[in-house]
Parts: sequence; C-alpha cells; structure tokens
Amino acid sequence: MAILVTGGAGYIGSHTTVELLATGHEVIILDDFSNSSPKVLDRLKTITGKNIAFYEGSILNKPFLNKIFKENNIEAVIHFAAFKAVGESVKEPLKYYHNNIVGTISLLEVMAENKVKNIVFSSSATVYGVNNISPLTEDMPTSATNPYGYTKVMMEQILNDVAFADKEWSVTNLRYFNPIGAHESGLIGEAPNGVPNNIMPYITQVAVGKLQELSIFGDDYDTPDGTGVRDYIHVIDLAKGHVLALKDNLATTGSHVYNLGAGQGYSVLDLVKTFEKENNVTIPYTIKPRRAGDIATCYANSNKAKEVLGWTAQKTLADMVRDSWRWQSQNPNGYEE
Ligand SMILES: NC(=O)c1ccc[n+]([C@@H]2O[C@H](COP(=O)([O-])OP(=O)(O)OC[C@H]3O[C@@H](n4cnc5c(N)ncnc54)[C@H](O)[C@@H]3O)[C@@H](O)[C@H]2O)c1
Ligand SMILES: O=c1ccn([C@@H]2O[C@H](COP(=O)(O)OP(=O)(O)O[C@H]3O[C@H](CO)[C@H](O)[C@H](O)[C@H]3O)[C@@H](O)[C@H]2O)c(=O)[nH]1
Repeated sequence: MAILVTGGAGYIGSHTTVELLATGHEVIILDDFSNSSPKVLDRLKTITGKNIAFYEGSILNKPFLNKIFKENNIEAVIHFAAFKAVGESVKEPLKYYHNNIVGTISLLEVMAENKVKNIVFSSSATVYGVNNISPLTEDMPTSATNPYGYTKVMMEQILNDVAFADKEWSVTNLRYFNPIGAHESGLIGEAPNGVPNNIMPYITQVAVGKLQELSIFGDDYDTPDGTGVRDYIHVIDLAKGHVLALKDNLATTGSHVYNLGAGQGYSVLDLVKTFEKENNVTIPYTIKPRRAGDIATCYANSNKAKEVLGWTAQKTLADMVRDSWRWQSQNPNGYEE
C-alpha cells in the first residue's frame, strides 16, 4: 500500500517523503512543478537510495488523478499541493481559490470514487487569524485576513464536512507554525521563486550575497525586543509529525486537528542573532515599518499533538539556522544551476 503525496516536490513535501520512506512507507509523488524543480527527485533518490514513483500533473486534472489511483494501491493521501504566497493571493485571489479549493475538491472527489478515504492536510497557523492570544489551541475560533488564509479555513471546513457526512473518512488537519531548516545533507531545502516573502529564506539570501540587507518589519510590537515573535519549527520535525499523524489517521475515522509548532516563540532579532552566531556570518538589517497584516506574537500550544500523536519538536533554533544555512550555502541558487 502506498501513500500519495501531492506537492511532494515542494519544500515540506520533499522532507516528508524522506521521513515516510525512512519509516517503511511506499511513496508516490504527484506534482506539477508550479513551485518546485524536477531536480528534487534526483536529490531525494540520493538521500534515500530509493526510486520514488512520480507523476507530473495537476490535482485539478481529474482523469490524471483517476489514472494514478487506478494504477496504484493507495492507502492514504498527504495533501501539500497548493499555492502559498500571502501577498500574491491578495493580488490574484481567483488563482488561489481555484488551485487550492477547486484542486482539493477535485482530489477529494477522485479519492471518494476510488474508495480512498484517508487524508492528511497541510493547514496553517494562519487560520487562527488576528484575534486569538498565543499560545494557540486547536479549539480556538478560526478566521483569515487574506485569500490564502481563507483557502485554509475553507479547506479545513470542507474536509470536516466530508468526514461528518461519510463516517468512513478520516481527515487530519495539521496546522503548521513557521517551518524553517532543511535536511541535514544540504541536498533539499526551501527554494522560493523570486524575492522571498518569508524571513528565513530572506536571511539566507542576504548571507549568501544575493540580497543586500534584511528589512525587519517593525520594532515597536508589544514583545520583549519589539520585533515579531513566531514559533519556528524545523522542517524535519514537521515531517516526522506527518508520519505520526498518518499513523493516527489510518487507525481512526472522523476529523482531527493538530497544531505542529515547537511551542516556543522567538523574535525576529532572536532569529537573526542565532543565525549570525551559529554560522559566523553577519546579517545587515534595517528596521522598517510594520508589514500589513502581521501580528505581534504567534506560537502554538502543541500539547494535543504530544498527547495523542506522541509528537514533540526535537530540534533547536540553532539546529534550524545551521541547516538552513548549509542548504543555501551549498545551493546559492536553490535548484537552479
Ligand atoms: N511553508 C510554510 O511556511 C507553510 C506554512 C503553513 C502551511 N503551509 C502549507 O503546506 C503546504 C506545502 O508548503 P510548502 O512550503 O512545501 O510549499 P511548496 O510551494 O514548496 O510546495 C507545494 C508544492 O505543490 C505543488 N503544486 C501546487 N499546486 C499544484 C497543483 N495544482 N497540482 C500539483 N502540484 C501542485 C508545487 O509545485 C509545489 O511543489 C502548502 O499547502 C502550504 O500552504 C506551508
Ligand atoms: O523580510 C522579512 C520577512 C518577515 N519578517 C518578520 O518575520 C516574522 C515571520 O514572517 P514570515 O513571513 O516568515 O512568516 P509569517 O508568520 O508572517 O507567516 C507564515 O506563517 C504563517 C503561519 O503562522 C502562515 O502560514 C503564513 O502563510 C506564512 O507565510 C514576522 O514577524 C515578519 O514581520 C521580517 O521582519 N522581514
């Protein structure tokens, strides 16, 4: 029995593939490379020593999806495939609603037709919106401030409704906090197109000389040093969380939701200082005005994942910044030559 990993060539999907293979799962990757490179597949083979079945195409294409389900014995789906850039989603909302929501519905319809009713879904801490106070717990009300966030809120709702209507389904919504870091080999990592939106790839691109300096968005928040506080989680810990969530998903029915965060908040300055110290590089920065839509503090209460899944984040902030830097310094242009 195999696990279908949609978006498996992407940042989190590729690391999760490594952990799935390491724990004895068979993996099939589906990706349209809209935000990733085919080179990931060679790197995954080097890391795992295994040939991984791969299908190139979109989750929007139902005949293509059907073919995958007919050709393989699929036990469950881990669903990463989506667009994820918040700013772009504000400018091109239909692109986001179409790919993320229509794509997920297309996938769910084909899964149901093929009687595969186990799915683990990439949700986000963004569904906690701006009004909940950290540490965030799974029972808090959800909301969003941009189309990307709304796609996550809606997809959680769609999955919960599907599991409510048909008791054979098992759906698991995983709310990721701020994934950073990379596989310790330095062979796979985060490779955003264009100028990065997120802090870690921005820092590593400054460190490698591709960008001049970091802009820190605000130093007047109500936080210990005035800069934004987030719950950074090593992508390998996150990947291990998927393996445990999958095990739980396969053993149960109904809908489940778990925070995957380290449960510890660090400020932007904590992150920059730790990066500089661990990697012995300097990150020039200037303080800029707050970024629209940002909140002061966001971190998880991850007790539920600990108690039910037996999952806790193991890696430290120092591990995260070292691994991010190893990836970027060995691959200054990501997967490009
Ligand atoms: N990285 C984060 O900070 C973060 C935080 C919370 C949630 N998430 C969610 O986790 C998931 C994975 O994120 P990531 O950081 O690995 O992003 P990513 O862009 O690196 O990976 C997503 C992959 O999906 C593929 N894809 C997109 N649309 C597709 C389609 N229609 N058909 C087939 N493939 C398609 C892309 O080519 C890419 O390889 C996403 O759903 C994202 O919204 C990410
Ligand atoms: O160039 C930058 C980029 C970010 N920041 C700051 O760094 C922190 C982290 O910002 P990111 O953009 O890396 O991450 P966010 O927490 O804003 O958002 C990310 O994590 C969220 C979950 O918590 C959602 O999933 C969202 O989609 C995803 O982009 C924030 O305080 C932000 O203001 C900067 O100072 N400079």
